[in-house]
This record gives sequence, C-alpha cells and structure tokens, in this order.
Amino acid sequence: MHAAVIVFPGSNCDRDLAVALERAGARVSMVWHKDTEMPAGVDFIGVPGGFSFGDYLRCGAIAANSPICRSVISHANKGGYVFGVCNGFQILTETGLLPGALLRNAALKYICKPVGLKVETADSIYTGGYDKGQVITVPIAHHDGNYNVDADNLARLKGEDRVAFTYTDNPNGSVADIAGVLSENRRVLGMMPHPERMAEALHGNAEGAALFSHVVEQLVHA
Ligand SMILES: NC(=O)CC[C@H](N)C(=O)O
Repeated sequence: MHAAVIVFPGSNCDRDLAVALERAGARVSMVWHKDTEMPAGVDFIGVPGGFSFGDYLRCGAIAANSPICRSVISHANKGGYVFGVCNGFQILTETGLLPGALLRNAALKYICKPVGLKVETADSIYTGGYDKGQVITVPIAHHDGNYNVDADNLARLKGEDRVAFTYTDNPNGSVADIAGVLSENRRVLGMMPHPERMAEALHGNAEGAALFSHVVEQLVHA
C-alpha cells in the first residue's frame, strides 16, 4: 500500500502521520504542496495537521488552493482515499470534499489535551478496527476545531451514518459533539483529534494505531 503525505509550509504533523502509516506497514511518499501530481501508484493521501500558511485568512483556506490540492480532489473524485487530520480536516472542508466548516473554539482559546472520542460508526476503512460505541483517548491541539454544519447537512450526516467520531466531553463547541466526518462514499475522513499522536506505547497509549493498521490491512487486500 502506497500512501502520500502532503507537506505545506507550516505543516507540523506530517512526519508523525508518515511514521504512523509506516509503522502500520504502508510505503509513504512525502509530497510538497507545489507539486501538481501524486507519485505513481498512490492509493491513499494523508493531509496532515499543523498551521499551513500560518493559519492566515482561515485555517486551511490557502492550502486548499495549493497546486497539489487539485490532485487531491481528483483522487477523491475518482473514489480514492483521503484522510485529513486537524489542519488536514480544515483543508478538506475548504476544498469542498467534506461538508461544514471549522470555526474558532467556543471558548476562543487554543486547546491541547487528550480527549475521549466515541467511535460512532465502524463502517469505514478508518474506523473498522474499532467497535461501534468504543471510547478511545486521543489528543486535540487546535484553536479552530468547532465543527459547524447547517441543519440539512447535519441531518444527512447522521442519516447516512457519516459521523465517524464524537467527543465524550465536547471541548470546542462542535455541533452535535462531532469530531470527525466521512464523505458520501465513506472514503474521505476528516477529524480534528490526532490519532497519529496516540499510536504507540511511548505516546501514553496506542489507541490511535488501530485506525492506521486497519487502513493498511484493508488497502493491501483491496
Ligand atoms: N494541530 C493542528 O493541525 C492545528 C490546526 C489549526 N492550526 C488550528 O489551530 O486550529
């Protein structure tokens, strides 16, 4: 399984995401945002966390217009897998690949701490390594993690079982406690918490690792 991890100026979780994927068994290519094409044979794209372009304009808005994002969008539109973490989630909403927007945290402060995450669906390559209803602990680190979506899209997300994770104790004001959502075809996931930062014993727990190992397992056998 060959994964690409996109690097923007200001990305700071690109190496963490690459290491988590590699430890799960993926081959990883780092791809600079000014590139226009994915390396040949990429079956999975990771859009990492960080502060792309200094979070100017809106978090993710400038990155979403980087040359590489045309290729990310066409990969997704062809049915490819795309995974955005934190700033990556913000970028994916800015590209329109995922509905909604990430607003300033309700308390207007940057929050960096481990949070409880409930797995709302096990029906995706990302969440299939967990049980529906399972609670895992994964850190957040953001100032714009307050997920917002209009009532119609919220009803669709819920009706189509596309809420991947919710917070057990909502830290940022997100509507319906939402921490991560899936695209209509369930192949694009965006989530604010960082599973790549809870993926081995040295991190404190390894509860994020099952996400990466399930992705790799599923794509190797696809
Ligand atoms: N860790 C991150 O990716 C942070 C995302 C973004 N810079 C924010 O603070 O909201």
